[in-house]
Amino acid sequence: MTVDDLTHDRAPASRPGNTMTTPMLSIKNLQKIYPVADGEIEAVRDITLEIAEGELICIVGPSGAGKTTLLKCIAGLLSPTSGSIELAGIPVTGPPKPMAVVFQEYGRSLFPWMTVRANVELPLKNARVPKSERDKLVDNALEAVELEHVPTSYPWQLSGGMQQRVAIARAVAYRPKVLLMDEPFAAVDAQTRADLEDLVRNIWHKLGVTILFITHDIDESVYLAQRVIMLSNSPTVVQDDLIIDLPDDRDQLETRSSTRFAELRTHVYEQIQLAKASKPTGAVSVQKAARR
Ligand SMILES: Nc1ncnc2c1ncn2[C@@H]1O[C@H](COP(=O)(O)OP(=O)(O)OP(=O)(O)O)[C@@H](O)[C@H]1O
Repeated sequence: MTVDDLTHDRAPASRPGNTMTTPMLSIKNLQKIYPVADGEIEAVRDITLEIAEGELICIVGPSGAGKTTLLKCIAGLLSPTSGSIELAGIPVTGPPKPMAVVFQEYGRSLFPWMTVRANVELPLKNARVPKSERDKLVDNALEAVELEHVPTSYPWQLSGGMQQRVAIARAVAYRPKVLLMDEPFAAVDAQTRADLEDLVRNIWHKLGVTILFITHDIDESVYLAQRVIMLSNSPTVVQDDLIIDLPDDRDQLETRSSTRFAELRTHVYEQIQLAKASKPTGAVSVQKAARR
Protein backbone atom coordinates (compact mmCIF):
# COMPACT_ATOMS: atom_id res chain seq x y z
CA MET A 1 0.00 0.00 0.00
CA THR A 2 1.16 3.56 -0.69
CA VAL A 3 0.04 6.76 1.02
CA ASP A 4 -2.15 7.49 -1.99
CA ASP A 5 -4.21 4.35 -1.30
CA LEU A 6 -5.41 5.60 2.09
CA THR A 7 -9.16 5.73 2.33
CA HIS A 8 -10.84 9.09 2.80
CA ASP A 9 -13.38 8.00 5.39
CA ARG A 10 -14.69 10.56 7.76
CA ALA A 11 -12.98 10.18 11.12
CA PRO A 12 -14.12 11.57 14.45
CA ALA A 13 -11.93 14.39 15.68
CA SER A 14 -9.76 13.18 18.55
CA ARG A 15 -9.72 15.00 21.83
CA PRO A 16 -6.78 15.77 24.11
CA GLY A 17 -5.89 12.80 26.25
CA ASN A 18 -6.78 10.22 23.58
CA THR A 19 -4.26 7.41 23.51
CA MET A 20 -2.46 7.17 20.19
CA THR A 21 -2.38 4.02 18.13
CA THR A 22 -0.83 4.55 14.66
CA PRO A 23 -0.38 8.31 14.47
CA MET A 24 -1.69 10.07 11.37
CA LEU A 25 1.66 11.86 11.17
CA SER A 26 4.87 10.67 12.69
CA ILE A 27 7.98 12.83 12.41
CA LYS A 28 11.17 11.29 13.75
CA ASN A 29 14.44 13.12 14.30
CA LEU A 30 13.80 15.37 11.32
CA GLN A 31 16.77 17.48 10.27
CA LYS A 32 16.93 19.87 7.30
CA ILE A 33 20.12 21.56 6.15
CA TYR A 34 20.04 23.88 3.12
CA PRO A 35 23.22 24.01 1.06
CA VAL A 36 24.10 27.66 0.31
CA ALA A 37 26.95 29.30 -1.62
CA ASP A 38 29.23 29.77 1.39
CA GLY A 39 28.35 26.68 3.44
CA GLU A 40 25.15 25.33 4.85
CA ILE A 41 22.16 26.58 6.84
CA GLU A 42 20.76 24.16 9.36
CA ALA A 43 17.10 25.23 9.50
CA VAL A 44 15.67 22.27 11.41
CA ARG A 45 17.92 20.40 13.83
CA ASP A 46 15.90 17.60 15.39
CA ILE A 47 12.12 17.39 15.45
CA THR A 48 10.22 14.40 16.74
CA LEU A 49 6.43 14.74 16.79
CA GLU A 50 3.38 12.52 16.64
CA ILE A 51 -0.03 13.76 15.54
CA ALA A 52 -3.11 11.60 15.99
CA GLU A 53 -5.87 11.21 13.41
CA GLY A 54 -8.31 14.10 13.68
CA GLU A 55 -6.13 16.37 15.81
CA LEU A 56 -5.99 20.13 15.25
CA ILE A 57 -2.47 21.27 16.04
CA CYS A 58 -0.92 24.72 15.83
CA ILE A 59 2.79 25.31 15.45
CA VAL A 60 4.24 28.60 16.64
CA GLY A 61 7.82 29.82 16.82
CA PRO A 62 9.98 32.89 16.33
CA SER A 63 10.36 34.35 12.85
CA GLY A 64 12.80 32.27 10.82
CA ALA A 65 12.51 29.34 13.24
CA GLY A 66 12.02 26.82 10.47
CA LYS A 67 8.22 26.47 10.52
CA THR A 68 7.79 26.60 6.74
CA THR A 69 10.75 24.29 6.25
CA LEU A 70 9.12 21.77 8.59
CA LEU A 71 5.77 22.07 6.77
CA LYS A 72 7.37 21.63 3.34
CA CYS A 73 9.18 18.50 4.55
CA ILE A 74 5.91 17.09 5.92
CA ALA A 75 4.15 17.91 2.61
CA GLY A 76 6.82 16.02 0.69
CA LEU A 77 7.89 19.23 -1.11
CA LEU A 78 11.38 19.15 0.45
CA SER A 79 13.52 16.10 1.25
CA PRO A 80 14.78 16.00 4.83
CA THR A 81 18.54 15.81 5.33
CA SER A 82 17.94 13.07 7.88
CA GLY A 83 15.10 11.59 9.88
CA SER A 84 11.74 10.37 8.65
CA ILE A 85 8.12 11.39 8.10
CA GLU A 86 5.30 8.87 7.98
CA LEU A 87 1.67 9.41 7.03
CA ALA A 88 -0.47 6.72 8.68
CA GLY A 89 2.62 4.53 9.00
CA ILE A 90 3.73 4.96 5.36
CA PRO A 91 6.91 6.92 4.56
CA VAL A 92 6.41 10.26 2.81
CA THR A 93 8.78 10.48 -0.15
CA GLY A 94 6.90 13.05 -2.29
CA PRO A 95 3.62 15.00 -2.09
CA PRO A 96 1.02 12.44 -0.89
CA LYS A 97 -2.48 12.68 -2.39
CA PRO A 98 -4.26 12.52 0.99
CA MET A 99 -2.52 15.72 2.06
CA ALA A 100 -3.48 19.26 1.03
CA VAL A 101 -1.63 22.50 1.67
CA VAL A 102 -3.01 26.03 2.02
CA PHE A 103 -0.40 28.79 1.81
CA GLN A 104 -0.58 32.43 2.86
CA GLU A 105 -0.49 33.79 -0.70
CA TYR A 106 -4.00 32.90 -1.87
CA GLY A 107 -3.63 35.48 -4.67
CA ARG A 108 -0.86 33.44 -6.23
CA SER A 109 -2.37 30.03 -5.63
CA LEU A 110 -5.68 30.69 -7.43
CA PHE A 111 -5.96 30.93 -11.21
CA PRO A 112 -7.44 34.38 -12.00
CA TRP A 113 -8.84 33.33 -15.39
CA MET A 114 -10.87 30.49 -13.84
CA THR A 115 -14.13 30.87 -11.94
CA VAL A 116 -14.36 29.98 -8.27
CA ARG A 117 -15.97 26.66 -9.20
CA ALA A 118 -13.32 25.83 -11.80
CA ASN A 119 -10.52 26.62 -9.33
CA VAL A 120 -12.01 24.28 -6.73
CA GLU A 121 -12.70 21.60 -9.33
CA LEU A 122 -9.24 21.60 -10.92
CA PRO A 123 -7.41 19.13 -8.62
CA LEU A 124 -10.39 16.75 -8.89
CA LYS A 125 -10.27 16.99 -12.68
CA ASN A 126 -6.54 16.32 -12.62
CA ALA A 127 -7.21 13.29 -10.42
CA ARG A 128 -9.78 12.12 -13.03
CA VAL A 129 -12.65 12.07 -10.55
CA PRO A 130 -15.86 11.41 -12.57
CA LYS A 131 -17.98 14.49 -13.37
CA SER A 132 -21.02 13.64 -11.22
CA GLU A 133 -18.85 12.89 -8.16
CA ARG A 134 -16.76 15.98 -8.88
CA ASP A 135 -19.85 18.21 -8.93
CA LYS A 136 -20.96 16.85 -5.56
CA LEU A 137 -17.52 17.32 -3.98
CA VAL A 138 -17.23 20.90 -5.29
CA ASP A 139 -20.76 21.73 -4.05
CA ASN A 140 -19.92 20.34 -0.59
CA ALA A 141 -16.60 22.19 -0.44
CA LEU A 142 -18.16 25.52 -1.47
CA GLU A 143 -20.90 25.00 1.08
CA ALA A 144 -18.35 24.20 3.80
CA VAL A 145 -16.65 27.56 3.23
CA GLU A 146 -19.97 29.39 2.71
CA LEU A 147 -19.24 30.38 -0.89
CA GLU A 148 -22.02 28.47 -2.60
CA HIS A 149 -23.46 31.80 -3.83
CA VAL A 150 -20.43 32.83 -5.94
CA PRO A 151 -19.46 29.79 -8.06
CA THR A 152 -19.27 31.78 -11.30
CA SER A 153 -17.28 34.73 -9.91
CA TYR A 154 -13.59 35.10 -10.60
CA PRO A 155 -11.10 35.24 -7.70
CA TRP A 156 -10.16 38.87 -8.45
CA GLN A 157 -13.80 39.88 -7.97
CA LEU A 158 -13.71 38.65 -4.36
CA SER A 159 -12.26 40.06 -1.13
CA GLY A 160 -9.01 38.63 0.28
CA GLY A 161 -10.87 36.61 2.90
CA MET A 162 -13.20 35.13 0.26
CA GLN A 163 -10.23 34.23 -1.95
CA GLN A 164 -8.62 32.41 0.93
CA ARG A 165 -11.92 30.54 1.45
CA VAL A 166 -11.75 29.46 -2.21
CA ALA A 167 -8.23 28.15 -1.58
CA ILE A 168 -9.50 26.27 1.49
CA ALA A 169 -12.45 24.85 -0.51
CA ARG A 170 -10.04 23.60 -3.16
CA ALA A 171 -7.90 21.96 -0.48
CA VAL A 172 -10.81 20.21 1.24
CA ALA A 173 -12.75 19.29 -1.94
CA TYR A 174 -11.13 15.91 -2.36
CA ARG A 175 -11.32 15.12 1.35
CA PRO A 176 -7.64 15.05 2.34
CA LYS A 177 -6.71 13.13 5.46
CA VAL A 178 -4.32 15.90 6.48
CA LEU A 179 -4.64 19.63 5.88
CA LEU A 180 -1.44 21.66 6.24
CA MET A 181 -1.91 25.42 6.60
CA ASP A 182 1.05 27.82 6.50
CA GLU A 183 0.12 31.23 7.96
CA PRO A 184 -3.07 31.18 5.89
CA PHE A 185 -4.62 34.29 7.45
CA ALA A 186 -1.57 36.53 7.80
CA ALA A 187 -2.65 38.78 4.93
CA VAL A 188 -6.28 39.46 5.91
CA ASP A 189 -7.81 42.01 8.28
CA ALA A 190 -8.58 41.16 11.92
CA GLN A 191 -12.35 40.67 11.56
CA THR A 192 -11.97 38.45 8.49
CA ARG A 193 -9.25 36.54 10.29
CA ALA A 194 -11.59 35.80 13.22
CA ASP A 195 -14.27 34.55 10.78
CA LEU A 196 -11.74 32.35 9.00
CA GLU A 197 -10.53 30.88 12.30
CA ASP A 198 -14.11 29.85 13.10
CA LEU A 199 -14.42 28.47 9.57
CA VAL A 200 -11.35 26.26 10.11
CA ARG A 201 -12.79 24.86 13.33
CA ASN A 202 -16.15 24.24 11.59
CA ILE A 203 -14.49 22.40 8.72
CA TRP A 204 -12.44 20.39 11.18
CA HIS A 205 -15.58 19.39 13.09
CA LYS A 206 -17.51 18.57 9.90
CA LEU A 207 -14.83 16.66 8.02
CA GLY A 208 -12.79 15.13 10.85
CA VAL A 209 -9.62 16.07 8.95
CA THR A 210 -6.27 16.24 10.76
CA ILE A 211 -5.05 19.86 10.68
CA LEU A 212 -1.54 21.21 11.16
CA PHE A 213 -1.72 25.00 11.25
CA ILE A 214 1.33 27.27 11.33
CA THR A 215 0.92 30.76 12.72
CA HIS A 216 2.89 33.68 14.13
CA ASP A 217 -0.12 34.68 16.20
CA ILE A 218 -0.04 33.30 19.76
CA ASP A 219 -3.72 34.07 20.47
CA GLU A 220 -4.76 32.46 17.19
CA SER A 221 -2.84 29.29 18.07
CA VAL A 222 -4.53 29.00 21.48
CA TYR A 223 -7.99 29.79 20.08
CA LEU A 224 -7.75 27.25 17.26
CA ALA A 225 -5.84 24.30 18.57
CA GLN A 226 -6.18 21.24 20.72
CA ARG A 227 -2.39 21.27 21.09
CA VAL A 228 0.16 24.01 20.50
CA ILE A 229 3.70 23.01 19.56
CA MET A 230 6.26 25.73 20.28
CA LEU A 231 9.46 25.67 18.25
CA SER A 232 12.84 27.00 19.33
CA ASN A 233 14.87 29.45 17.30
CA SER A 234 16.50 27.98 14.19
CA PRO A 235 18.05 25.39 14.07
CA THR A 236 14.74 24.18 15.36
CA VAL A 237 13.80 21.69 18.01
CA VAL A 238 10.46 21.33 19.81
CA GLN A 239 10.62 23.71 22.76
CA ASP A 240 7.26 22.80 24.31
CA ASP A 241 4.07 20.88 23.56
CA LEU A 242 0.96 22.22 25.29
CA ILE A 243 -2.52 20.69 25.51
CA ILE A 244 -5.19 23.39 25.07
CA ASP A 245 -7.80 22.35 27.60
CA LEU A 246 -10.39 24.94 26.58
CA PRO A 247 -13.98 23.80 25.92
CA ASP A 248 -14.41 22.47 22.38
CA ASP A 249 -17.21 24.92 21.68
CA ARG A 250 -15.22 28.11 21.11
CA ASP A 251 -16.44 31.64 20.71
CA GLN A 252 -14.32 34.61 19.69
CA LEU A 253 -15.52 36.79 22.57
CA GLU A 254 -16.24 34.32 25.35
CA THR A 255 -13.25 32.01 24.84
CA ARG A 256 -10.74 34.79 24.37
CA SER A 257 -11.89 36.58 27.52
CA SER A 258 -11.74 33.48 29.74
CA THR A 259 -9.15 33.13 32.51
CA ARG A 260 -7.91 29.82 31.12
CA PHE A 261 -7.32 31.37 27.69
CA ALA A 262 -5.21 34.09 29.32
CA GLU A 263 -3.19 31.49 31.25
CA LEU A 264 -2.54 29.41 28.14
CA ARG A 265 -1.58 32.36 25.94
CA THR A 266 0.76 33.62 28.69
CA HIS A 267 2.47 30.24 28.75
CA VAL A 268 2.92 30.21 24.96
CA TYR A 269 4.09 33.84 24.98
CA GLU A 270 6.73 33.09 27.65
CA GLN A 271 8.00 30.09 25.69
CA ILE A 272 8.29 32.15 22.49
CA GLN A 273 10.17 34.86 24.40
CA LEU A 274 12.53 32.17 25.76
CA ALA A 275 12.94 30.77 22.25
CA LYS A 276 13.74 34.25 20.86
CA ALA A 277 16.29 34.90 23.60
CA SER A 278 18.19 31.68 22.87
CA LYS A 279 21.01 32.07 20.34
CA PRO A 280 20.47 30.61 16.87
CA THR A 281 23.78 28.79 17.19
CA GLY A 282 23.31 26.01 14.65
CA ALA A 283 22.92 28.04 11.47
CA VAL A 284 26.02 30.09 12.28
CA SER A 285 28.19 27.23 13.42
CA VAL A 286 27.35 25.06 10.43
CA GLN A 287 28.24 27.90 8.08
CA LYS A 288 31.51 28.51 9.92
CA ALA A 289 32.33 24.83 9.95
CA ALA A 290 31.80 24.72 6.20
CA ARG A 291 34.20 27.63 5.66
CA ARG A 292 36.99 26.18 7.80
N1 LIG B 1 15.62 27.65 0.26
C1 LIG B 1 16.39 28.04 1.28
N2 LIG B 1 17.73 28.11 1.14
C2 LIG B 1 18.53 28.48 2.15
N3 LIG B 1 18.07 28.82 3.38
C3 LIG B 1 16.75 28.77 3.59
C4 LIG B 1 15.83 28.39 2.55
N4 LIG B 1 14.58 28.44 3.05
C5 LIG B 1 14.70 28.83 4.33
N5 LIG B 1 15.99 29.03 4.65
C6 LIG B 1 16.52 29.43 5.97
O1 LIG B 1 16.08 28.45 6.93
C7 LIG B 1 15.71 29.09 8.15
C8 LIG B 1 14.26 28.75 8.46
O2 LIG B 1 13.42 29.34 7.46
P1 LIG B 1 11.84 29.12 7.40
O3 LIG B 1 11.31 29.92 6.28
O4 LIG B 1 11.55 27.66 7.40
O5 LIG B 1 11.40 29.73 8.80
P2 LIG B 1 9.96 30.24 9.28
O6 LIG B 1 9.87 29.94 10.74
O7 LIG B 1 8.89 29.67 8.41
O8 LIG B 1 10.09 31.80 9.01
P3 LIG B 1 8.96 32.95 9.07
O9 LIG B 1 8.41 32.92 10.46
O10 LIG B 1 9.71 34.20 8.81
O11 LIG B 1 7.94 32.62 8.03
C9 LIG B 1 15.98 30.57 7.96
O12 LIG B 1 17.27 30.83 8.48
C10 LIG B 1 15.93 30.75 6.46
O13 LIG B 1 16.73 31.84 6.06
